[in-house]
Amino acid sequence: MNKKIDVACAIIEKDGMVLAAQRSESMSLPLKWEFPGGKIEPREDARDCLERELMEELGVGIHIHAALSPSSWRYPDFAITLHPFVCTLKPGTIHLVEHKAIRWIRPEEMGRLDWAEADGPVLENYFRYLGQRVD
Ligand SMILES: Nc1nc2c([nH]c(=O)n2[C@@H]2O[C@H](COP(=O)(O)OP(=O)(O)OP(=O)(O)O)[C@@H](O)[C@H]2O)c(=O)[nH]1
Repeated sequence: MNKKIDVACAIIEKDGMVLAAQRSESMSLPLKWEFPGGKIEPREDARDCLERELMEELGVGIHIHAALSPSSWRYPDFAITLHPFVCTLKPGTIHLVEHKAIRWIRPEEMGRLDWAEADGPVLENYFRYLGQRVD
């Protein structure tokens, strides 16, 4: 049976923009855009995982404001459940450790990037959340 992974990912907001991160050539799903985050370790809480991954990948702390519904996707060689969280950054400077690039983009521009396939349902979920949110 193909492997199944659970991944926590951060939809980081700032001034009406959202942070998208591009995977590097050497990673799986090279050059695809994603929300930073990573695999949840056995017995690890998804929020703890996200804080750990963001510190490892971008060198920043986060505030987690909302959990969106998890969504699942089947790639040819593995199945994934993404656990998205809407976040903001704690003060600090982003350092790219693994990613090729990051971009701050407006939600309405997000569809233009070449996202990892599993992120399609996450984007839909996020747009639904934005539609319902009262700021
Ligand atoms: N962080 C993150 N990972 C995603 C997203 N969408 C998506 O399909 N993934 C996949 O989920 C996995 C995340 O695990 P990871 O970040 O710990 O993986 P990695 O590249 O170190 O994994 P690998 O070394 O096993 O390939 C990757 O295979 C990645 O391609 C997303 O929006 N954010």
